Amino acid sequence: MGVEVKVEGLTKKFGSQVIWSDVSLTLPAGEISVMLGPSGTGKSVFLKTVIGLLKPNAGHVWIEGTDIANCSEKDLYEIRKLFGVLFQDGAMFGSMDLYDNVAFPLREHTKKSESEIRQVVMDKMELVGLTGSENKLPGEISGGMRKRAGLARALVLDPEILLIDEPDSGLDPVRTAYINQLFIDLNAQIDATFLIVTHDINTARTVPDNIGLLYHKHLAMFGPREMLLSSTEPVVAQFLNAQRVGPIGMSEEKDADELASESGIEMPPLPPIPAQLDPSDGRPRRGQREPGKWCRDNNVTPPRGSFDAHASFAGASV
Ligand SMILES: Nc1ncnc2c1ncn2[C@@H]1O[C@H](COP(=O)(O)OP(=O)(O)OP(=O)(O)O)[C@@H](O)[C@H]1O
Repeated sequence: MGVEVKVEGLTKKFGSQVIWSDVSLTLPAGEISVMLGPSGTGKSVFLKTVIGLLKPNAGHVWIEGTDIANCSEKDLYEIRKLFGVLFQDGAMFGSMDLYDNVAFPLREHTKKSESEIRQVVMDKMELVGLTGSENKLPGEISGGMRKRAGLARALVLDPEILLIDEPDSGLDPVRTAYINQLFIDLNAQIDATFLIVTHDINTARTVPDNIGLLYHKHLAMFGPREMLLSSTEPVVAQFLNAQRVGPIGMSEEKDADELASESGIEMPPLPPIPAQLDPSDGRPRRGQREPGKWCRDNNVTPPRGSFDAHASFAGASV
């Protein structure tokens, strides 16, 4: 389970507005990758391009030998069956209860009988901790429950690739911590390739195997979590440590005056790299690496105190 997604030279424009250009990266099969970036840098557009809902102006998205950026509608329809998507608000049908919402893709895309559907729906509801809430309407439950219901629906067709858009939006830090642990546990269990778009620095620091950062119409960096968390590249260090000092301003890039006013102010030292979340039942994940391995293999000295089980980061969402 879990397939590789290879993005090559991807460019997306709306009219003359370039959203990002020449984005190349590989989402390794079965690993969790997070895409970060300031508001409006095109993270959601990237997600929609990866699943073929938006056509890029140039470039390729290779999945199992098919370039979904340039293939026929028929091939795209087939490849889409590999995907599960969790949209920001859960994208539930308001008039259907959770059971019918979660059952919807099975009724639309499979020939399963109602008793087979029941088995899958109840299984996925249990997986996301919603057993007993099947008959509730989306309007009757909390935002966190709606997201979990959206996740159950994204899972019913056993996806090889799971795309998740801002799972933490509208959630308090405790609910965010629960959903993050759920992603790790799910990844260990289903071994799908995960791409999570988020603003939450704590999520980016503790959940993924790989991190990408979209900034100023390009992909600033993409690579293993430890590579980005130990990077002193100003944009990456500023964003991943939620600092005001650095090239990113209130509205994207700082102008020359703003940057000049910061000359002489040093960026604070990088905080320790926290331990990555482990699956709750100890089951190994494909993308899991020994803490510090990337740094050791690449002769990078991690920030002091890194990988200490108690190292924490007090950063907030940005
Ligand atoms: N269908 C569309 N037509 C025209 N412009 C669009 C369309 N979809 C998105 N955009 C523009 O693309 C840019 C990037 O939007 P996107 O929602 O991907 O940003 P984002 O990084 O996900 O932002 P946020 O973090 O605030 O959710 C925005 O300027 C947006 O207005």
